[in-house]
Amino acid sequence: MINSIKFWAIVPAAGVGKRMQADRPKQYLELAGKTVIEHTLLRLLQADVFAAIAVVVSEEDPYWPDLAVSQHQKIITAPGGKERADSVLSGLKTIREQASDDDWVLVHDAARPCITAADIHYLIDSLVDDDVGGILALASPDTLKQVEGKCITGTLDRSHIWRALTPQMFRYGMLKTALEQAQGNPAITDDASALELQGLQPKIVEGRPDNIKITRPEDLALAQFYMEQQ
Ligand SMILES: Nc1ccn([C@@H]2O[C@H](COP(=O)(O)OP(=O)(O)OP(=O)(O)O)[C@@H](O)[C@H]2O)c(=O)n1
Ligand SMILES: C[C@](O)(CO)[C@H](O)COP(=O)(O)O
Repeated sequence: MINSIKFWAIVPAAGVGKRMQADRPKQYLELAGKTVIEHTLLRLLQADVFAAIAVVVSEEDPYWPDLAVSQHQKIITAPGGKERADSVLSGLKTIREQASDDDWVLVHDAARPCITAADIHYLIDSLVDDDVGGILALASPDTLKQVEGKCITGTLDRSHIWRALTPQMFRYGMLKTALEQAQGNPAITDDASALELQGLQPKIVEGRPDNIKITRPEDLALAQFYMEQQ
């Protein structure tokens, strides 16, 4: 039988970038000659696995239509939501006519421009036979403290704590149901947490430390450094 399962990418890009404190959302800041989001999308396109990439942007976004990549034949634009989870759900709804429930969706932050095609293939190869799916994640290089106010109340066992990265890879149907049922829950800061609320246990796949999220001003220089090393 021909395997008709497809891979889709959803790129939430409708955040305002409060912590970056720049004159525009951080995905439109310049990094090594392109905007952050152009790097991200060119890398997803380079992976050459996606049926389409749904980029979720704010409806008042003046920057997105000016980027040539917004017209790429594999790119579909979807309207942003209040929180990241709402934006991801909007991206899923935009591809609902073409996607089937068993198709895989990789959700990747627009703000993670150092993702590599190799990372994407490694995640897919690691999870394609899994029932639930999972995420790229990183172990902590530091000792982790539990704190109340400014007082340390404990030291966590690092073998049980991983940092969540993206892409996060789930079946279309499971992810859509999980995000719909989690709507309005502020604890849903990534896609895996919506599936966890359903009682599921997404897997972790070890990612790379250079797959950083541009969050604060100093992250741009760090991303540039990582890109030069890649
Ligand atoms: N309503 C939202 C909020 C966030 N995002 C996207 O989700 C990704 C990760 O979120 P984060 O780093 O928190 O981005 P911002 O919300 O823009 O940042 P901040 O929290 O500093 O405002 C980003 O690519 C961001 O554009 C989104 O699509 N829709
Ligand atoms: C999805 C994410 O990038 C995983 O680390 C993260 O949860 C985004 O949200 P935040 O605003 O940086 O908490």
